[in-house]
Amino acid sequence: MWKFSRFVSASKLLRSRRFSTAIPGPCIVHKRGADILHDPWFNKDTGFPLTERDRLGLRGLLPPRVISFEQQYERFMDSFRSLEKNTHGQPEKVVSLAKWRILNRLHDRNETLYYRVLIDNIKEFAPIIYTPTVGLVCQNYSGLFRRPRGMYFSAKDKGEMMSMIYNWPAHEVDMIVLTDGSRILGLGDLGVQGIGIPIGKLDVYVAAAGINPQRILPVMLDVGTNNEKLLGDRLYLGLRQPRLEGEEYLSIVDEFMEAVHARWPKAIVQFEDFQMKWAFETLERYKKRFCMFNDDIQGTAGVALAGLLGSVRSQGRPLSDFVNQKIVVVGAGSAGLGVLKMAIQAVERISGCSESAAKSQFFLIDKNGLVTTERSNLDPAAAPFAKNPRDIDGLTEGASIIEVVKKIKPHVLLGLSGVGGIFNEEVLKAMRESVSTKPAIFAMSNPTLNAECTAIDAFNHAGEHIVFASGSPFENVDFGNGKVGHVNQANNMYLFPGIGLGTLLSGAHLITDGMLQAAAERLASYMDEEDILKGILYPSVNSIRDVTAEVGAAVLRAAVEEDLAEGYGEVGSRELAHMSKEEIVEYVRHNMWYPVYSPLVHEK
Ligand SMILES: NC(=O)C1=CN([C@@H]2O[C@H](COP(=O)(O)OP(=O)(O)OC[C@H]3O[C@@H](n4cnc5c(N)ncnc54)[C@H](O)[C@@H]3O)[C@@H](O)[C@H]2O)C=CC1
Ligand SMILES: CC(=O)C(=O)O
Ligand SMILES: [Mg+2]
Repeated sequence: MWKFSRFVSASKLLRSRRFSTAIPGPCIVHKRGADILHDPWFNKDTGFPLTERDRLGLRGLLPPRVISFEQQYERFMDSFRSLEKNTHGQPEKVVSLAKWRILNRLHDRNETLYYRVLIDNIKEFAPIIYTPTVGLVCQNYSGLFRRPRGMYFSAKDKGEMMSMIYNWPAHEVDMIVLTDGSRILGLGDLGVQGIGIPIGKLDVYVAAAGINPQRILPVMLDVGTNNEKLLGDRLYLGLRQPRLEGEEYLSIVDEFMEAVHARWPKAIVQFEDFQMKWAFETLERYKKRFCMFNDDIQGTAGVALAGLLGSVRSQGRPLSDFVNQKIVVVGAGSAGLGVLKMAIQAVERISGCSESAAKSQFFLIDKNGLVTTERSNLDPAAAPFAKNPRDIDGLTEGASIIEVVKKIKPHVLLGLSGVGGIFNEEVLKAMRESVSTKPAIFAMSNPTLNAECTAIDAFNHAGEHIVFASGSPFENVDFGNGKVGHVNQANNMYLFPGIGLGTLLSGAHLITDGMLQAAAERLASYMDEEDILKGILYPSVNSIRDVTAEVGAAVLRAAVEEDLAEGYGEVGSRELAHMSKEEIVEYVRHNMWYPVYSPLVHEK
């Protein structure tokens, strides 16, 4: 048996920078002159100190004055604030795109400064680089395109991917976000333009999890598009052909996954915004072969579960009461079904009841209404959640949302339908009759216009006592009586960065249900009783690094418990196994990359 004393003590390990896998030490750049200025990773703009200007051939290529990082930061924020002032009163889309452009230009020019402003202002900038603005950017991507970011593998590259993967300039890649653009947020098939989503998700990885931006890779798998508008658009940048289907489609994804695995066997691949059939099929196909997960199915499920558990606590009830909560899920797609599966498993675990008893309190609605066993052509993925008409108290196959809500009077109404406004006034007013003392309304679809209802409508129609969460951010609602309705953001951004980081640092070669469950449970326990009772179910986006450290540590611990942790860098499986809970959190935190200008030449 190995004893702890035979190893470097964990706290010593944490103090030693040698074990920091993410924070780069002084590095020597192999480029010179203008090549450095044009490389956003090394570029410091006017911040290059005189020694570096001398030794890297930068003298004369920059104005003479050296500006500090802090001054550069302030200058950027000043430009951002004046842009806000100058665009005041203009249509929201114009303002959002202008803000995205100014951030994107900084991203293209100086990554260190970009990520620092992003980290420090994450609550303000997340809606620009992520939902909702990222949706607008994807819709307009072909027109907005100036420079490529990430990699593009298309159906025309079949047979070439194993060599193409070596075109990526970085030697190491830790985190890949992959999409085929077939279901971008609630906006449908956007073809190659969906690349904005992997880019936005990876920005969140850097900001929240401190994944080193030199080791991330956004990927678009372009297998065509069925979006007629894009196919007819002469400026569309993707393949102008209908989407590949069946084996032809899978052979492209297989080839990509094998190429990635060959070059970076430990890289984690996050599948994002695949249409439902491929989301489920690829997850089943790869989860035992590659280190991958599907964020829309698995990340969303964990975030929703944390919210559902929070809504039980917000009523002042113990978690064991979860089994008695009536929950209506609207949307039987990759997200809705993922939530149902995980929530039902949690009910079984918490209450010890059977699967069928756990299922009895959940009601699933799709575009054809309440899903029952009487449905002709019942989707096999939804079948396990279909109600037997005998058990639904007079409701029938295909019952509408309003019929179900009036009859069931649910504790929770949760939307993952992608359809804006379907929680209309009538539905929200019906939630006043909920059996819960604090009915919960989760309008989780993105972007903002696709949310099932707005925050204002939810509080106005369903009552000030509700708990509200949305996938995209809304402002808190001022009731005008000194009270405020708190808006939670129920978005998988609270989990995927921690799932990725925890898996990476564990060195596990698979992501298991146990690791995902640990992530969800940690998020669920993050909020204290006082906040929960006020209807605050999720932490502020401002604390996303802290949340991610805790979630990442929970994932890492689960990997250790399942004997999957092989270690990362110089920290091996045995060191990990001997770290205490607190040391693991510290280890995860310590490995988060933080943007500072690194010296580009050795001090003499
Ligand atoms: N907040 C978050 O973290 C996340 C939000 N989402 C959002 O969830 C939405 C759905 O995503 P997926 O499940 O992947 O899509 P999907 O396309 O797989 O499923 C959509 C489902 O909604 C149903 N639906 C469509 N119209 C409906 C209507 N009028 N009434 C009731 N049901 C209707 C469809 O029948 C289908 O079952 C998207 O808007 C996406 O942005 C997805 C993942 C995470
Ligand atoms: C948040 C997210 O992953 C989605 O809306 O698809
Ligand atoms: Mg998604």
